[in-house]
Amino acid sequence: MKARRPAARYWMFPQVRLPGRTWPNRRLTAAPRWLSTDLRDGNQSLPHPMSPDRKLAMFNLLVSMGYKEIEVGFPVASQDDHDFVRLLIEKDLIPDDVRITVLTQARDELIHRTVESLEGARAATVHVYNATSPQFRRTVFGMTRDECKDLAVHGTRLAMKYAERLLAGCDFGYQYSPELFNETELDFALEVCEAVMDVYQPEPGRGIILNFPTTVERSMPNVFADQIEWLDRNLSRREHVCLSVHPHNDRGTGVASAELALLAGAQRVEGCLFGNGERAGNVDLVTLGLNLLTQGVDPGIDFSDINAVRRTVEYCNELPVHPRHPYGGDLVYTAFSGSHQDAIKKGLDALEGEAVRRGVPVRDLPWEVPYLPLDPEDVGRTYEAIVRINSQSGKGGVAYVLSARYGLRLPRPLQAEFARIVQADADAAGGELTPERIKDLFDREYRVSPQGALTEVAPDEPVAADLYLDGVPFDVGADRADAVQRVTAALAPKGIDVRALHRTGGAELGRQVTVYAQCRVRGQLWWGVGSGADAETAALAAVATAVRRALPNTRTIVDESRTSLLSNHETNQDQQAQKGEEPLTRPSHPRRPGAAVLGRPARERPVMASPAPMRG
Ligand SMILES: CC(=O)SCCNC(=O)CCNC(=O)[C@H](O)C(C)(C)COP(=O)(O)OP(=O)(O)OC[C@H]1O[C@@H](n2cnc3c(N)ncnc32)[C@H](O)[C@@H]1OP(=O)(O)O
Ligand SMILES: CC(C)C(=O)C(=O)O
Repeated sequence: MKARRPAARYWMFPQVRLPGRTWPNRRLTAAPRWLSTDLRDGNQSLPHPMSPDRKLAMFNLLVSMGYKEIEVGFPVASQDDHDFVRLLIEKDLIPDDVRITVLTQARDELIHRTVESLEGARAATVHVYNATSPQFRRTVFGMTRDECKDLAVHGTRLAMKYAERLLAGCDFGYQYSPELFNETELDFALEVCEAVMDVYQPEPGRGIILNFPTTVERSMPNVFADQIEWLDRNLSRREHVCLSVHPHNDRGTGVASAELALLAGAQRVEGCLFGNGERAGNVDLVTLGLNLLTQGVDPGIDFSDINAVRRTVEYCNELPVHPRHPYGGDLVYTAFSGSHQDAIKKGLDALEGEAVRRGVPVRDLPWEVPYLPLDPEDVGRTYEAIVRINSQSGKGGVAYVLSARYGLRLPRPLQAEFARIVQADADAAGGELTPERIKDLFDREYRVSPQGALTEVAPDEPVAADLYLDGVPFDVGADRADAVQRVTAALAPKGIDVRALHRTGGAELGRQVTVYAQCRVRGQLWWGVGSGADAETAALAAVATAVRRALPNTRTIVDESRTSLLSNHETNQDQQAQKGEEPLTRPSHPRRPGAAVLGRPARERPVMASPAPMRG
């Protein structure tokens, strides 16, 4: 096969000679003026342009978010476009503080009909454009530079004339764009804009918007920034000019182009929500706005319910927003990988600790959480989806899910142990594990089964947790405070050593207390978990579970007169050893999807915990 060298067909975009450029040293400290062109540039790029209902939904969304300049259409493009502008005006749907804009080519009959469509509007801008680049002058229009400039001048004159005639009482604004600005010789773009201004005569209270598009993005953003700084330096009547930019995203750098252009002197940005627009889109107003917010600059736009914004945009455009789309995509606040989850969990724990120490809500603290550039709650997303579990996940993530969703704060060694169980299940299942599945795995592994049921005791009941040991009651007694110690003491001669009891307090589980017990049973460590209305009940259940996990076939553990514990236990261990099984504390063997994780023999009766009898 003959090797093609397509790169040879392209050439490097020329740089701008700009000695002493200043934009690299500047910072963005305030939001620019925003214009949404969703209903124009966005709409004109759709396979199915928006129906009137969809247009109205988009308009209302933009208004509710706080956009004050909205390009509502290209009225001469279609009857629908025209009718929508009329609908907004005639039904008085435009808030007083919102200015609508309409676009037209610099052609006489089109300008007339465009201005006419605005009759009755309170505040409206007519936006005239013509392409100025050498390629367009040559190929599309067959025009000289002067003829091209005259087109802009003539269009401006016509817009002013018709506005004067038709828009009495309207707060009229004028905008001119040299289309393909980025491919136009800078001196010529300036010459055209100066000629337009000579006609429009901007002055105090009568500013003009000069809008500079990267109609097709062709250079790196620094080159565009140079072009904008050059204009900023060279435009006359600068104080009456709103220097606007309209970046597209053909190279995937629309946002960077807009941001660097703002550093370079631009004061206004035109774009679309989630970057809809021709080809690879217009610059994304959501990303731009939230990029500002995450630098501590108020964008002046309400992004507090990003999902609602996304839903409406998807409905209007009939195009999906990518799950990885910055700030708004389904997956952008979600970590699947273990080390990310671990760092996020630690960051969130630290933040919560700090909030408790200072006695303030977390949302009042500076946001400093690894891997999350933005607090999901600031855009109406929940913490719940931050961590999702699959085979790439680790103990931090699993612990986060149990903690965030179920209030279960596992001790570190138990986190590691349980993560291996989850990992094995995820490997076998081959996909994502839901929080419900993880909780189910946890309960099946570490909690007392229903018949063992100290955990079943209703949290509000006054519990007296007598233990039935081979049918003989072990009287915990009225003084529950040392019940665990007495049970512990009774277990010790049987080779069962209660090593650690971790308690997590009831707040996160309502009135329930959860205790994690670690027991050494004949030299091997076992965890059990219990919940109850008080710490003792929970601790007894936890110890019971740990012992039952260690000795699944044991029927009796503390009954001095009828001991079967040790023989059963030994039998069990011997069997494990003979089969070469790993200890059950380290289950690393893959399991079939949906298979019981424990795979233990059915338990005939509880080892030590029993339904606690009510004391009358
Ligand atoms: C970069 C941008 O996004 S700019 C916005 C682009 N948006 C749109 O084009 C959508 C709306 N446009 C339309 O629906 C149509 O173009 C209409 C209805 C406005 C005009 O339609 P028509 O006149 O039938 O056809 P068409 O668009 O092909 O006309 C192109 C003519 O306009 C000329 N033209 C194109 N742009 C401009 C301009 N900005 N100013 C003056 N003349 C222009 C072309 O040179 C061409 O002239 P020719 O007929 O002498 O060759
Ligand atoms: C009309 C202009 C601003 C435009 O949409 C573009 O060049 O992309």
